[in-house]
Amino acid sequence: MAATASTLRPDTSAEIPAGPADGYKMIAENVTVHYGDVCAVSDVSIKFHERSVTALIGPSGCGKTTFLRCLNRMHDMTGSARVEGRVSIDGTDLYGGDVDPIYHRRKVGMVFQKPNPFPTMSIYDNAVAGVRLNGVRDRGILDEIARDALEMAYLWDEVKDSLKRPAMELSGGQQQRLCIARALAIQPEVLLMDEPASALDPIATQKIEETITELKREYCIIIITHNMQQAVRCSDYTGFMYMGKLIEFGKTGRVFTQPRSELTSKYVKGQFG
Ligand SMILES: Nc1ncnc2c1ncn2[C@@H]1O[C@H](COP(=O)(O)OP(=O)(O)OP(=O)(O)O)[C@@H](O)[C@H]1O
Repeated sequence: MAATASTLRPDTSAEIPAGPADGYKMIAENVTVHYGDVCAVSDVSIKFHERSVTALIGPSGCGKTTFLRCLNRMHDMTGSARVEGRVSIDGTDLYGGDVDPIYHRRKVGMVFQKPNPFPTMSIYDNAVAGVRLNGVRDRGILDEIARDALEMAYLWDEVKDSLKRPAMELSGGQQQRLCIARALAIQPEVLLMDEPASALDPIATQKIEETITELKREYCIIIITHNMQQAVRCSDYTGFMYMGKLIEFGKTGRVFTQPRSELTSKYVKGQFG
């Protein structure tokens, strides 16, 4: 579906509840991933709520990124991983035989650890890159989409007078918000974020966290973070992974204050990781 500007901006006049919402947007069931003989993710099942932020935490190498990449079929593109299980979005199996992976990948935007704007493009061209790829050519529509996406990523005020500037001239934090705008411009329904603030300074990190908090009014967001305070500040639900397994999942406040597993308790207290 081609993007149009009119539906991009959240309708703040509507009664959109902030926080955990009214159902599940995405469901992962018994997801297992192998790289060759190595099992990187083992039998992970999580239900992701609409209009909420879910944090995935766990020590390095526990399988967080591998699992996240299953949620938009990104492993298809590298071919190095074997994925089993079921991932559905609005009830449609992402891995179903009759599903167009490109169409569904558009529903699931991704923001990576390091800001990765297209290096030869301007700020404007980065913001609308995905929309152009989807066939939108009308300048008026592109302008509107660029503005909406940049506003939603809380970058508009800083760049509105210099949209033709090279994206690489932005600061790291601004580049990351541009990448968020680029992901939002194609109107995803789920936003995956793999340590989106790990390369940023505290002020830029704060802006990203504020952006995430605003975006959850409209999106299902799944974020990987090594920063426990960030998980507490930003997320409604937390899943703790260890050695490829989901050890614990629940409301963030509960997972951090009354963890059910000894492993979770030790991890969130910083006793290993
Ligand atoms: N392309 C790959 N080929 C082979 N093994 C891989 C590949 N990618 C990841 N792995 C292995 O899978 C396991 C899980 O890695 P993954 O990157 O998912 O962990 P992670 O929890 O995201 O780690 P980090 O927090 O350090 O980013 C690790 O043992 C890793 O070495």
